[in-house]
Amino acid sequence: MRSPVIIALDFPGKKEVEAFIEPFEGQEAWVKVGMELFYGEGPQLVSYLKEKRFRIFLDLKLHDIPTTVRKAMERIAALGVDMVNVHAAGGREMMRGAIEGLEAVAGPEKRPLCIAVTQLTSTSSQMLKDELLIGESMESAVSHYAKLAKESGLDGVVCSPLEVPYIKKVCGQEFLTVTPGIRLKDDDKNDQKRTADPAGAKELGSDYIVVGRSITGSLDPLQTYVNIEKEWGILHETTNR
Ligand SMILES: O=c1ccn([C@@H]2O[C@H](COP(=O)(O)O)[C@@H](O)[C@H]2O)c(=O)[nH]1
Repeated sequence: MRSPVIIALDFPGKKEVEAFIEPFEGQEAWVKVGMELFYGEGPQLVSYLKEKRFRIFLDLKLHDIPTTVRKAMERIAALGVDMVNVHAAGGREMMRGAIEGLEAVAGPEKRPLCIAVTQLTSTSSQMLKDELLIGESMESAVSHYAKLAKESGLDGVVCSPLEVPYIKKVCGQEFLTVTPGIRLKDDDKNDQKRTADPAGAKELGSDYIVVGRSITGSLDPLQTYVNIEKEWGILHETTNR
């Protein structure tokens, strides 16, 4: 079974990435390249990780007018990453534009998975109401965005593990749920509001879990990664090809 763990490489530059990924090399593990790393290092960093055979989620959360997103996705598709994302709040036309851009360059069969952020896991129910002026419950708002993403042709969503059961009910079991906000039992939540531990996320039905600081900040990142896989009941696989 493939690992459901996506390691968030939230580092300032390549030097830190090189040191961190060394024990993970040869395992075709999933890694996530976010804004900090991509804006600092650019597309070369993606090429470097591809050479090392990592599977790459490029987490740039595009949110702009449909034409701009479509054209940006054409450039992103050329990088050969495995998963990309947009904000569902950009709406149907923007999400369709994202798929069009990816397919124009990579083709419908080979394009990366494209998922939409529903509500950031750093957003609490209180913030939803008081700051974003969304009068729905978190479950209802997230389910709505998930449905919109599905109707727009996307493959899944980014959400908290807590909302996975609602999303699967509305969008079906095959619709992917990629869930950050993962914390181990004694970890600090930091800025995350809607969290679960790895076993809890599995129980709730997450397809992938995104784990950053709980792995990158641990004393033995590879062992922490293996322990999380164990919590999912899967044996750590080393391909070393
Ligand atoms: O709703 C979202 C969307 C993306 N993220 C990203 O996931 C990681 C989480 O890092 P932790 O250190 O495990 O908190 C980070 O790169 C975020 O940009 C998210 O947390 N929530």
